[in-house]
Amino acid sequence: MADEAPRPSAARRPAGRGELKQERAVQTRAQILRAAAEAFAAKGFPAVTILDIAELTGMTKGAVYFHFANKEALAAAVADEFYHRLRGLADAVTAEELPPLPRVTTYLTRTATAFRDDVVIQAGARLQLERSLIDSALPQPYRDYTALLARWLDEAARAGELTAATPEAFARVLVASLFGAQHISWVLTDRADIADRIQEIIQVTLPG
Ligand SMILES: CCC[C@@H]1OCC(CO)=C1C(=O)O
Repeated sequence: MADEAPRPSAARRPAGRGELKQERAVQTRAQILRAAAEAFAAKGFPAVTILDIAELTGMTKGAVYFHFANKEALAAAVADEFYHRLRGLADAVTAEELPPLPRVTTYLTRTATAFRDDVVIQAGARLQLERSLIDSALPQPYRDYTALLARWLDEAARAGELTAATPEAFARVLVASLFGAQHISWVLTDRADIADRIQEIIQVTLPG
């Protein structure tokens, strides 16, 4: 058999047409998702049309429908990405191996700035407010965020750092405070002062 160049390993082999096509589909879906988040955050679910999203992305309506069956499927996908990003913030804070109370305050602070800076977070919060208008199974709101804070606050309680209330009650108060503060900040300052508001919540509820 004539000497043949060794077959490149998969790691070195240039991407095939199928892989390039798949990568392009992933990128297109992400582009549509971001445009949907921008539209939902700015106009609200009821007012947004698939044409809006096509125009925001420069795609045809058909291209959008290829990835998402309807507007409800888009809302569900944006909501899922919203919770994925909240979990990602929590994972990053956990990786810093902070003591429990600094872990809680760091997570609250980063969540607040994500509300200010991340349109997917802004869209997720608004979609949950509009959930009764969306014929799609959105995740149950507040549950996971509250349970995570309660787990971390329970560590603080077991270390004797939390005496004012039970971890569960404290977690509910913090989630209500953060959710309320980001909503008030959105209405009054388009979330410009959300970071200051969350610092005030932390200073009042978790002093020292
Ligand atoms: C402040 C943490 C709560 C979080 O922020 C907005 C929102 C939307 O419902 C949330 C959720 O569902 O967990």
